[in-house]
Amino acid sequence: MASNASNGEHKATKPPPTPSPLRNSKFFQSNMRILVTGGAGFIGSHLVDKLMENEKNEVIVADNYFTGSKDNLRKWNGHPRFELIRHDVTEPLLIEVDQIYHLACPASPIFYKHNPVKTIKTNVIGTLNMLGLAKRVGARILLTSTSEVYGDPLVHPQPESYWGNVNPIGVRSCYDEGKRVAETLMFDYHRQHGIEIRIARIFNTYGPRMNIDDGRVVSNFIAQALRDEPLTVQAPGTQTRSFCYVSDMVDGLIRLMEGENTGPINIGNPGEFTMIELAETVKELINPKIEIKMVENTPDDPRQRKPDITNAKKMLGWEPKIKLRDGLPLMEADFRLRLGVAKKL
Ligand SMILES: NC(=O)c1ccc[n+]([C@@H]2O[C@H](COP(=O)([O-])OP(=O)(O)OC[C@H]3O[C@@H](n4cnc5c(N)ncnc54)[C@H](O)[C@@H]3O)[C@@H](O)[C@H]2O)c1
Ligand SMILES: O=c1ccn([C@@H]2O[C@H](COP(=O)(O)OP(=O)(O)O[C@H]3OC[C@@H](O)[C@H](O)[C@H]3O)[C@@H](O)[C@H]2O)c(=O)[nH]1
Repeated sequence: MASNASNGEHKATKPPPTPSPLRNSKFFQSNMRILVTGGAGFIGSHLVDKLMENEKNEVIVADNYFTGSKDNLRKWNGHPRFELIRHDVTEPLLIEVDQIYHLACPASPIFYKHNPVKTIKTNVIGTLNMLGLAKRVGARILLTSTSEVYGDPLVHPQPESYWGNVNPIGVRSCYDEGKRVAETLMFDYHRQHGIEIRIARIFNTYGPRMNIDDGRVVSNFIAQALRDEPLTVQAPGTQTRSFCYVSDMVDGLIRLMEGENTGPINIGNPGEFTMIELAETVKELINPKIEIKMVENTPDDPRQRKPDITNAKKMLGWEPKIKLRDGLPLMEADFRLRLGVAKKL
């Protein structure tokens, strides 16, 4: 059947598997049961907060706590509509759910490169397991893919129709090639088994609850500025990224899950900054006395990255609201609390 990658509408060859009979029950209105894999992590825990606001939702988190923490979910501990399971997605999970937000995967380069074989297993076997679950129970599944599928992009900004420029044997491949295979699996299950899929290509996201020593650039710079340490710009510093505040990201993910388009759809903030500009902004806003230091970079670092969000605007009615200059102080406040560094008056 027809498939149109540019407008996010892909037709399955089979009808979707039937959901639980309770969904259509006339006498018992069940809650929507939602699984969030990786829900103890940065984006996942914000997503859980938003999903829990809806009293019709029951949220189950499955996480192995590699980069996430129970602390991120402590406010939901003991809540009757919330459940937290220590589970590694490389193992099958047998539960009954209606929707799956599949986020489980380390996202910061220092963590995903730490155990690359585990990272690729998480992306490939983990996604297979979650698709198997979706197939068994007739659930809709959303994968958080990444802008890294575009590799070191030769097209700028990146539309979803761009196939990317990825090194298949580099040190980042466990993550970027892993996510590319995960996208392939999603579409194969969709075409072959009729599974309802959604794919978000997430661009760099920042906000409260990022691990303080996460290693990603925004968390590094804010922690360094608060600790009076030099901001470490990795050479050449002219490489660009586009930073999306986490509440905007969560809004985009929920719209994608609830809408009619499979994606892949870019979700990110098109405001583009060089790493030198980012360091200068953090310095100006948080600690004007701080030094900016150039340090060595890591292999295959993408030189430019900026989402084309035409599809997200058109299909999801979504665009980001929070500018970098407004989001950084919100993250600073959270880091000050966690680091115990008060603001000087
Ligand atoms: N934050 C970003 O800028 C960004 C950009 C693109 C894509 N993404 C994607 O979004 C998702 C969430 O990213 P994040 O920034 O919140 O990262 P994160 O590292 O804070 O969260 C990932 C979560 O997944 C869990 N996890 C890892 N491996 C697992 C496994 N095998 N089984 C079960 N749980 C596992 C971790 O413990 C953690 O709680 C990831 O899939 C990531 O690839 C994030
Ligand atoms: O201290 C630092 C850390 C990083 N950087 C630079 O900042 C840029 C961004 O690096 P990050 O580690 O934050 O993130 P990257 O953009 O490389 O990867 C991210 O991309 C999208 C997601 O899938 C993941 O969250 C992550 O892989 C890179 O150019 C890096 O060289 C610094 O200049 N200084």
